[in-house]
Amino acid sequence: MIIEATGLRKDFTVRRKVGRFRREKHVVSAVDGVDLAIGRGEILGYIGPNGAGKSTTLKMLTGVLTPSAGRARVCGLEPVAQRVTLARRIGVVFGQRSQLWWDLPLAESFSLLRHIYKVPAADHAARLKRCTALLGLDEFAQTPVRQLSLGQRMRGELTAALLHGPEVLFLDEPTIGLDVLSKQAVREFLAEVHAAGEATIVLTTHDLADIEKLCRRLVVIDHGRVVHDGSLDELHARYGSRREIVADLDAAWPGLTLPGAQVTAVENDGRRVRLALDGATAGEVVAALAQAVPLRDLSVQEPEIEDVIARLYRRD
Ligand SMILES: Nc1ncnc2c1ncn2[C@@H]1O[C@H](COP(=O)(O)OP(=O)(O)OP(=O)(O)O)[C@@H](O)[C@H]1O
Repeated sequence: MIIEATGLRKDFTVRRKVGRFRREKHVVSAVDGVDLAIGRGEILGYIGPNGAGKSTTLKMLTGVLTPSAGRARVCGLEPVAQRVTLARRIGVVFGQRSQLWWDLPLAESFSLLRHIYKVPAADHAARLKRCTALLGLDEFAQTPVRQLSLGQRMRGELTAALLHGPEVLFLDEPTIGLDVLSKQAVREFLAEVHAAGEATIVLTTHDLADIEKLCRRLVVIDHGRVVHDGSLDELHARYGSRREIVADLDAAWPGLTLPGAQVTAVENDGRRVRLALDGATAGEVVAALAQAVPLRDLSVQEPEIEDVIARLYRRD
């Protein structure tokens, strides 16, 4: 495992105003006993509602915050104690903090990073060439960072995080606030980095398209605890979101019961029926339907990921 955490916790002590003059100490358990085991080459979405503890977890895994309890290992290292060694083996993009020099052209930030990380010139050039091609950096490589748009800056940040050839990439909301094209460019880039097996990728996101297009595995956290760890399909199965068959009929629906499917709606004066798959395959249900009623048209509708995530966050 390239990332391991057991019983990881982070408590913050905050002072809250009580009445007009008094302040009371209050403990917030931002991360409340998280276990994680992430293998080399995985691409994982770490998701959850606002304040769930995502950023705090990433900060502990990257050595920025000391855990209150529990243990973490990234690339076999202890993040806080071995932070400097770890920094050479991971890449980090956190929305609020930039690794770029504000007043310098983007290209100069990249050269400075090469010297800081002591990356061999040939390796640096090869990685930069690839990022330039995939992220279209040429257009703004000579522009000072402070003049870049958010989308351009994010492309620069991703490049900066990858130039030293990290084994793990931690990304906190890499697509937040970006325009549609930049989002797409970032997603395609990450998919490519994943497919090439270059780095293990852990990203937090609120963007459902990021989840759908990128995250083979989802760890869902709520109130500092892991509430789901598995694929998106498993999430659909667990939260009861089912594929639906919509059948248009040449005659009124006779009110049958079909094994492994549930009628969820009858519409259009009985000439359209919706059936949620509940154990049977789409093929089995379609075959049974075709035997029972004259069919005009059929479609299979996939459950919406929005519904699943919303239900999960509401803890239905
Ligand atoms: N430095 C801090 N001091 C006090 N409380 C904090 C601190 N950092 C985070 N918290 C609290 O810890 C909890 C988890 O915060 P965290 O930023 O990890 O959540 P998140 O899942 O990343 O949320 P979001 O999706 O809104 O970014 C929140 O209740 C937050 O207010």
